[in-house]
Amino acid sequence: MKRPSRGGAAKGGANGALQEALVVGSHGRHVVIETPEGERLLAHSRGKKSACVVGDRVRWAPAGDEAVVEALSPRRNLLMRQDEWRSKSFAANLDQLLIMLAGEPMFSESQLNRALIAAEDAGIRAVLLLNKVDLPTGDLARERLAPYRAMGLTVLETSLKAQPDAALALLAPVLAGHTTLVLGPSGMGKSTLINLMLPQAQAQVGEISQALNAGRHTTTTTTWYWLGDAVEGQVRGALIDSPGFQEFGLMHITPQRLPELMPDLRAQLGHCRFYNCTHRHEPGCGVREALDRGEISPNRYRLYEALWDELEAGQRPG
Ligand SMILES: Nc1nc2c(ncn2[C@@H]2O[C@H](COP(=O)(O)OP(=O)(O)OP(=O)(O)O)[C@@H](O)[C@H]2O)c(=O)[nH]1
Ligand SMILES: [Zn+2]
Repeated sequence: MKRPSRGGAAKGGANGALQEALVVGSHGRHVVIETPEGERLLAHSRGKKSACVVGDRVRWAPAGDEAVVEALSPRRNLLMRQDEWRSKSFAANLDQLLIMLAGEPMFSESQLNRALIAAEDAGIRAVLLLNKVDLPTGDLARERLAPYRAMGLTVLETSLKAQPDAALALLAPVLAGHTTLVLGPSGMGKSTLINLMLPQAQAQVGEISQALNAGRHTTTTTTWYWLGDAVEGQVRGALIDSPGFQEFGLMHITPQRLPELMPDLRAQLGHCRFYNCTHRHEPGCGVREALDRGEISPNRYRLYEALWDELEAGQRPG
């Protein structure tokens, strides 16, 4: 971790121009930025408006011992979650989301659904990774994922621990050249994945978390890892490791939008008697008819109902 040098300031500073950088680590208002030369600096943003997240492109200026983020480039997308109290951003400018699942401990379909809805809302493609298929519980997990396959989602299968070479061969082309946010509840194998894909991960993360957590008793940071080496003329892939999958609030989404964000429900829209059908109890509902025909899985429909109630309650004043 370097401090902003006078030389660095002079490079862009002669005519007052700001320098560019990528946000590679964040904790609250503190971020670690990386310059195009690969230099990493501790920085803070100038207040709420310029609050930045991992994956953001920023322009900055030196300020004493630290760097100050002065401007934020427009974002291609932003993955966020929001509970009753506040919203939190995972990361920005993503190519895809990799959601880690396993049969042991059994993944939560509600959590999976929430992550998928947030990704859909943000316009980010999601890929599912079912890990630990070497365990007998893998079969049950695979069955539970059938509706998701039917929705057109890619479900990759690995045994990161038992067959790391096969996992590496499967995942390397999926991740190469892309910025991928890895989400996974505890125990699904996220650390195993990061260590497999990034043998040098500890070195990359060391200085980021050190800088951000110095004096703070926390490890809740989002971290950017470069995949492989930089090659001239090629887009370099990256993995972003982010905590916070556990409490995935969707309060930023209105219940009326849910059917559009759930592809299996979306496929049935346009056949309801009422234009403002909630697909809950109205007669002549195309979604519920599809449910009766077995074209929407009962589990998925239950998730929809539960989420509707939750989001509607969140909207009520008081
Ligand atoms: N059987 C089996 N076990 C695995 C596999 N991948 C990971 N594990 C084990 O599952 C446990 C959890 O793996 P981690 O990589 O630590 O999972 P994590 O998602 O990072 O979990 P946290 O550290 O709690 O966030 C460890 O004991 C791993 O050894 C696999 O493919 N098969
Ligand atoms: Zn309906």
